[in-house]
Amino acid sequence: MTKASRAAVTRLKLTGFRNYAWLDLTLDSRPVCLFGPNGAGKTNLVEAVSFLGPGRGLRAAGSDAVRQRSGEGEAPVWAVHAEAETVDGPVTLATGADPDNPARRKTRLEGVATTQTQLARLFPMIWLTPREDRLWAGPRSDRLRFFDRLVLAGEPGHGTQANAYDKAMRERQRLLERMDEGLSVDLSWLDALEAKMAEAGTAMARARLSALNALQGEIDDRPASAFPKADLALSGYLEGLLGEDEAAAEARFAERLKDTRRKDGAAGRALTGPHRTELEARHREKDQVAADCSTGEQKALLLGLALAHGAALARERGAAPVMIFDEACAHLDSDRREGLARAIAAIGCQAWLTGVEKGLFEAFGEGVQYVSVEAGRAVRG
Ligand SMILES: Nc1ncnc2c1ncn2[C@@H]1O[C@H](COP(=O)(O)OP(=O)(O)OP(=O)(O)O)[C@@H](O)[C@H]1O
Repeated sequence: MTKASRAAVTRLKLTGFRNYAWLDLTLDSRPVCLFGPNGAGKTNLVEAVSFLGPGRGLRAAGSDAVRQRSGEGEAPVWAVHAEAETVDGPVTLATGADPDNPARRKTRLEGVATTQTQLARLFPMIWLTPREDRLWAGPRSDRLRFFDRLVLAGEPGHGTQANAYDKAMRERQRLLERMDEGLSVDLSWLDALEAKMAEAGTAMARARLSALNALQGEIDDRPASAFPKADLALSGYLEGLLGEDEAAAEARFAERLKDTRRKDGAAGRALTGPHRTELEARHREKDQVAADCSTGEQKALLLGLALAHGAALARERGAAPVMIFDEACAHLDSDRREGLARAIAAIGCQAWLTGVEKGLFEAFGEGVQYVSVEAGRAVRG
């Protein structure tokens, strides 16, 4: 098998997905520019692509939400099927409603059930959508979720650690609430859950810090471009402890969890831990926190960050991630549109871009493939 230098979709088939009754699109591994009127189905199409990577896709939608609803009722099943190039060579990926439980999604690699970690390794993905426009000024948890997705694209095990941490945290909280109500709980089980949180949490913090260092290094080394440079920092209890010995940090976190049982039980949530970490960003040239920058500057910072991460991953992993930029071009001036086209070409990734008019992608020239989208139909052109 020939190893691909980029993860790419070479054929995409949809059945009963959002406003697509059926679609069969053959592509090559170059960037894909989707154009068509509002409501045509461009975002739905890139959402289908995002379902091929790890996680819940770019709208975090459940299986029921994406099943096609039409005048004639609901399609009984939905599916996204792809032929793809990956670091392991060509593969088939398929995801869709589990026939035994349509509210759940099932993903298969070469026809066999696969794991999130495997998907993250084979099909790393970065996306930016209009939902991220207010990321810097919005809730802390959205920034952390965004950053964790970046980490996952470079460290496939990050999602598994995060899930293990969340599961142990939820279970611990249940026990703490029982304690708070004066009910008896198994204290050795509580110790074990806190040990799991400390172990998974430390691994999460380590993965985040190493991703942050790689990303900041890439940003620092990049020549000046149309996108401003960001100075990034992670501020969190465990990330702060990791300057020390890792085992010591894990033990201290476990100790801290034990000490804060009563407080956490009363608060209804764990008050300390990697779920509370903050991603901080400053606009370097303006020496200003990202949240205080203009809307356009905030978006440009985010694009610069995504592009730097894509470039770092392509180099480190030997294959560029799939990069989705939903409605990015419409809000960029022509310099930045050219800068985006140049950066995507330099990363060598299969980027997916959407816009209402083909003209928005002029800067991309001949190096991309065009797909026209209209009323749930998409054709090359
Ligand atoms: N489950 C579903 N079944 C059928 N149609 C759906 C479903 N979910 C969304 N749609 C339809 O898909 C259309 C929206 O498509 P999409 O969000 O991809 O638009 P778009 O091409 O990105 O447009 P815009 O430029 O406005 O963002 C809407 O008409 C919406 O009603």
